Amino acid sequence: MTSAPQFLTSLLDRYKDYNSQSRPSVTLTFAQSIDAKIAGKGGKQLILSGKESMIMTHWMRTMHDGILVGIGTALNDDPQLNTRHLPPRDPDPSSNGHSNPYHLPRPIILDTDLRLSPRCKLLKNFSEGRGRRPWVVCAELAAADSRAEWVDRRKELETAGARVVVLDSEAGANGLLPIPVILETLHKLEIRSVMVEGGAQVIRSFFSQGVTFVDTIIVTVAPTFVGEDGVSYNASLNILESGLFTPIAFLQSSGFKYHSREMFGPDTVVALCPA
Ligand SMILES: NC(=O)C1=CN([C@@H]2O[C@H](COP(=O)(O)OP(=O)(O)OC[C@H]3O[C@@H](n4cnc5c(N)ncnc54)[C@H](O)[C@@H]3O)[C@@H](O)[C@H]2O)C=CC1
Ligand SMILES: Nc1nc(O)c(N)c(N[C@@H]2O[C@H](COP(=O)(O)O)[C@@H](O)[C@H]2O)n1
Repeated sequence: MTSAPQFLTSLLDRYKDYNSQSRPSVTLTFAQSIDAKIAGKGGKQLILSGKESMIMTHWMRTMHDGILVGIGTALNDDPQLNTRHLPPRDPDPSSNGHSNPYHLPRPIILDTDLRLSPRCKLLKNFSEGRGRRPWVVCAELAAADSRAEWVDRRKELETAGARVVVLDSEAGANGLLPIPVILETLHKLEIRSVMVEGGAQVIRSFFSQGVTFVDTIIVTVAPTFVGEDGVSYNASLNILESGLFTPIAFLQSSGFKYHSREMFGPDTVVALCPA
């Protein structure tokens, strides 16, 4: 495959018509088992996607300005969020035979309390010229007793290469940053499309907003069972007999309708759009 699959272009090309929105276009995407688990016991990272659907996901990455994950995922998985599974591109004739890199999305981490490690792969890749500068999104910390520590952590992250984006809003009592403010802020920073890759809490947050802040859902369903100990993005899905169709029905009941599906190797990739 030397260009993005038609399955993706037919879904995401419509974002070009959304220029009048005051928020980026949002694709919520993740990989799950048949029993709707996105990670193993205790949050153990699982490679659920097979080779073909993983390549599809990396094509999807090239089609967005930003790629957003929660700090839970950043700490647990230490992701790279790049396009390394794609085939090398033909050299650009005007570049003296040098390779023609794919568009890399901007890594964006929702990190209320600035817990990201300055030694994470995202910052390492950036400092070695192999990745874009990560943005760490947080809220201004109000409590005076922990402020000095927060300022130190901010300095440490900035020294390591991160851009710390402080929202003009406080985190909720649950420690979560408000999705509307996050999206509005990213839009002001010229992010016109964002791929939200998880994890569980971030997926739940975006779902809880219904169709207001999500334009497309793309779920890779791998033909495997993880079991009840696994991490689910919705607790009510912890019913093994629910099989493949209950998660999709759940998504439909939250305001989305089935759009299309395609097999990538052994995995079924299902797309939903607002009803
Ligand atoms: N199969 C898949 O496609 C994926 C699986 N994962 C898995 O998900 C697990 C991590 O998930 P979680 O622990 O739930 O962490 P998470 O990645 O959802 O991050 C949650 C944290 O982000 C911060 N945050 C700030 N604002 C937020 C908001 N509005 N909404 C949600 N979070 C906000 C909070 O500190 C919160 O505790 C890992 O086991 C990882 O392997 C993660 C991504 C994709
Ligand atoms: N598409 C997909 N399939 C899986 O099986 C996964 N576990 C994930 N996880 C997401 O991808 C991140 C890892 O990215 P890198 O390989 O390091 O570039 C991980 O943190 C999750 O966000 N995705």
